Amino acid sequence: MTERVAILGTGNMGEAVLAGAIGAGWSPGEITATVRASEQGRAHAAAIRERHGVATTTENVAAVRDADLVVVAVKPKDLPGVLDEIAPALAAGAVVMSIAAGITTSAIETHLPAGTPVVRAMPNTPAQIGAGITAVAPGATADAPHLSLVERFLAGTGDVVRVAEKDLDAVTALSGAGPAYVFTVIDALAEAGVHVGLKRDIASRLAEQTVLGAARLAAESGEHPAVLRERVTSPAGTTAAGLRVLEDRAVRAAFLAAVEAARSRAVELGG
Ligand SMILES: NC(=O)C1=CN([C@@H]2O[C@H](COP(=O)(O)OP(=O)(O)OC[C@H]3O[C@@H](n4cnc5c(N)ncnc54)[C@H](OP(=O)(O)O)[C@@H]3O)[C@@H](O)[C@H]2O)C=CC1
Ligand SMILES: O=C(O)[C@@H]1CCC=N1
Repeated sequence: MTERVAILGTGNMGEAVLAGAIGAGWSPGEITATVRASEQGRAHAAAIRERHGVATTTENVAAVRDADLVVVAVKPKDLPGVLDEIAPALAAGAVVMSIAAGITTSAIETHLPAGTPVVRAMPNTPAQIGAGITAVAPGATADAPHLSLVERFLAGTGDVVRVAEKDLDAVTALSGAGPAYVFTVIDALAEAGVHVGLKRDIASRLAEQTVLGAARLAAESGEHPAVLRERVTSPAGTTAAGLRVLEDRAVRAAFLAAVEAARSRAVELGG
């Protein structure tokens, strides 16, 4: 059976999820992507069609009429309006998946016909190249087949984990926002390399591959990151000198505070 998907609001994250799904073999002919009805939105729609071969429209209502899965990927502030707009047009049995930070499934359900299965998901932008991680949590009336449809759609975007909905704000703060923390680290490392005399292109390549390689080693070796760190750190060596500075500048505490602040903001966005 062919399942049809509507992606409402094809911005940064909507397009990343779209690219991941198509990269994994989901047919462009099964997907409709919507954009804001504005001059800028129409130009963006042409770019989406060009890049991914999917149908695009500014009409959310038309896009959802025959959709089995409706992926709502607008900003949290725009979510209630879009849900109210599409509610009367949803096909019977359609699953609504929201990726909005903070907004609970129960809040979403109040805008939809009673019994509409809702799944909340928190992806991240590496979804675009199939290297993301998404956490999913079902709403009150979403059951196994609904979760399974969502997971099949997300499979091409990378790893998918199920969590309790109460944990989704913490997930948002860690892996949803996390790529931004890591891009900051890559940028800072590359710039530091330039400061100690490396050419910029070499410094960027060293920084990127170091983060990629360290992440793969942590994921694939089965070793705790602390053990892997010890293996880099020779007694009284260069790494120990560098780590000493990170400890003096409270970098670990800064990550803790950053994730706590992001989680608090997710809670605020949920109102
Ligand atoms: N960016 C990320 O890394 C992540 C984001 N998220 C969540 O994803 C959602 C989208 O975020 P992000 O992609 O960054 O935001 P973007 O602003 O890039 O994308 C949202 C898109 O939706 C469009 N839009 C707004 N209203 C409508 C409408 N009524 N009909 C059709 N399209 C509409 C916007 O157009 P316009 O610009 O004209 O308003 C924009 O193109 C948010 O809820 C966020 O919390 C979740 C995980 C990670
Ligand atoms: O910044 C945000 O609110 C969104 C959610 C997670 C990543 N970007």
